[in-house]
Amino acid sequence: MHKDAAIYIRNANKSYGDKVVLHNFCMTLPKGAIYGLLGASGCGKTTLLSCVVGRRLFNSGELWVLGGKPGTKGSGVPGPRVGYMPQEIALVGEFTVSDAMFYFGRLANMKDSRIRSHFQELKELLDLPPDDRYIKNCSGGQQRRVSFAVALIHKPELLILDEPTVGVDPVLRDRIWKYLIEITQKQNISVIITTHYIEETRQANLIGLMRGGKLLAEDSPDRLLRYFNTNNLEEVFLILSRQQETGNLNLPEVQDTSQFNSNCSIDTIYQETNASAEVLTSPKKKVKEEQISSLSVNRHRLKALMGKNWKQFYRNVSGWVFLLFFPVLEILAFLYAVGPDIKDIPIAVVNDENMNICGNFVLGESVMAYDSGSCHFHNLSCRFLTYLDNPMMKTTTVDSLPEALDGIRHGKYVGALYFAENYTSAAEERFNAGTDAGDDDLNFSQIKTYLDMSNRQIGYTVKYKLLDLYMKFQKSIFSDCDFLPKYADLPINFLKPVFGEEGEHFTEFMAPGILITLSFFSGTLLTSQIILTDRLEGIWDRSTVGGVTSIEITITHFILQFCVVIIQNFEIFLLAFWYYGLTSVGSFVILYFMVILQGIVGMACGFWISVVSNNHSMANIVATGTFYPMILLCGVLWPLEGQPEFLRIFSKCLPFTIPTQAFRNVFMKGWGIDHMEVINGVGIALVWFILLLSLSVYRLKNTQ
Ligand SMILES: Nc1ncnc2c1ncn2[C@@H]1O[C@H](COP(=O)(O)OP(=O)(O)OP(=O)(O)O)[C@@H](O)[C@H]1O
Repeated sequence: MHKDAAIYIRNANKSYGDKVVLHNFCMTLPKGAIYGLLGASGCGKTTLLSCVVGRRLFNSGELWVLGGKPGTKGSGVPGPRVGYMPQEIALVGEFTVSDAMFYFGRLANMKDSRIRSHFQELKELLDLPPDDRYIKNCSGGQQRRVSFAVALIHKPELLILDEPTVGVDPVLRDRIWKYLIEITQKQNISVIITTHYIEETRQANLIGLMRGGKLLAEDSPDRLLRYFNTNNLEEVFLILSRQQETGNLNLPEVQDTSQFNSNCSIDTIYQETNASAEVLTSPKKKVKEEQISSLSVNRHRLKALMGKNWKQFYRNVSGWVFLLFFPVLEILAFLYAVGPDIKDIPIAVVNDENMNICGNFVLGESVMAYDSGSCHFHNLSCRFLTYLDNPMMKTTTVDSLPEALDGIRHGKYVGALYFAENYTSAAEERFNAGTDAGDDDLNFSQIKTYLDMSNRQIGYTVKYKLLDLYMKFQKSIFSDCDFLPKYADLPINFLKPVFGEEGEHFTEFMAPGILITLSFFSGTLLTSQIILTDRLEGIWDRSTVGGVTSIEITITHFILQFCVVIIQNFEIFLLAFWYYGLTSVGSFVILYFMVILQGIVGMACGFWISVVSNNHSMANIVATGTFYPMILLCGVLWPLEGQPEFLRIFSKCLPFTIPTQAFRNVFMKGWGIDHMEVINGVGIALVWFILLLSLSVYRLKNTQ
């Protein structure tokens, strides 16, 4: 029996977590018949249909579709034997009407000429919009008709229609029903249709009335009407629902084995299909069918998918403009905002030694060394202040120290320098007397400096700069006094660095982290958005019912996105190295390879995000929630050496911590791909790629 039926279900159960949706569910759709499945919203119709087409699995129970078990090799389900129109439109908005037909026709391996002729038939029947009209520009009703036509384009043996007539004009609805009757009678096509319009199912050969995950009755509309002595199917449903509530279902007698008592229990199945019930109830004896591998790849499906992805991409102009300009904006923002010398830091100067004439101070005129071997100066404070005349600092003379400090407190100044009234004489004494200098001289010869260290970067930059300037100032004094200027140096000498350059900009330090994370993030963003859109709009599901495997979807998405990652990183490299002039001592080929690899890991991360997220907001939260901590921990913002030991180990395992270090080592030290640290960087990226991809595939398999 089950081999002869188009759909044969016995004692099926399906739950989502604790929520039971289908309970001991049974139904039979004979070949060449129309089956109207009726039930209130939420009773489990869509769930049932998604199990029938192999998108979901029953938790237990028996299911035969077109004589085979969905998902097994040779069953043809999912695949071209089935035409599926889901409840949502499930069409690519960037497709034209004609693209939609060709895409699904090609998935079913039809020749273009055959697709064209079927399309012509359907156009007339369904009054479809013009061929070149974009789906996104069609009205809701037009989109439903196109969606219906797509399900029919390859003339499947079994047509599964989830509410196809919603929002459709009554005349057209009538035409659709007539067409369904014609194809079932003439071409032996079987149809299962769910609808909210109960009365329209009078034209079906069988109807199934569903409530609370159970089938209340399954019979021909005429027999049910006669039995309940009414001419209204709504009323039949009402009576049966009331009877179900009281636990007292009273149904017409079963005519033959294909029409069974809707109180389908394990006993009735035993009588009817003994062998299969045994298989069902004793899992040990379960026959192992060869499942369709989710890894199988087919050339014509790959071609159709590539075409779809490409059209989806290039017709979404704002999308690709954003994708191409986003990295440009990001890298320019980085290059011009992170690392260049800090300028115009406001510094208050309180000079009790010489408040008035410093403004006109000219080096040489006011400095008098009165005999050789000994030094005597005027206005040394003014002489020091000439050193502050550089782009980093903008000095303002202030009358008193309290006023300067008040200015710092109110954010007017970042620092204040104070010279005592007898600064020069104290400084002279300090230089001349050396270790014999008294406390007062030591004290008054100090330039008292007050800094706002709340901005650590600026505070330390000013501090470092002042020390540097003071050394220069002191050297010049020593030189004037015929002392060896070297005496002014600290007795520690920083020679030419082994790697990098003295005074290397912060940009060079940050660049590896920025390039690596940018590539990762672009990959994540692109993949998660595109795949999630496909999933949420039902295109993924619908393509899968057409026989497309997960690996085919993954491969085709990755090919296109890989090209985008290549272009994005090319732009970034061009801007950073050619336009801005960052210089690398290592190989560009290795650097480029590393950022591309990071982009691929980002794509895998985007894939994972798209399969764990139920909507775009959740995807954004997951992306930000994972990306932000990774940035904080990867050593781009602050060296890993500052982290506690346990955290450092964790941070090193993240996707772009070691790769960033490896990139920096190639960039600044010129290490090659054979260096262990560079190998580690590549290795970690590969491990993450495999891990994220496996998690995504595992998740996909386990959400059925
Ligand atoms: N992925 C899911 N996870 C958890 N619960 C789900 C999921 N899909 C559906 N459900 C729940 O299962 C029940 C049946 O849903 P289903 O979509 O199959 O109903 P339906 O009869 O098709 O409803 P409608 O006519 O409104 O489409 C609903 O309560 C729904 O909230």
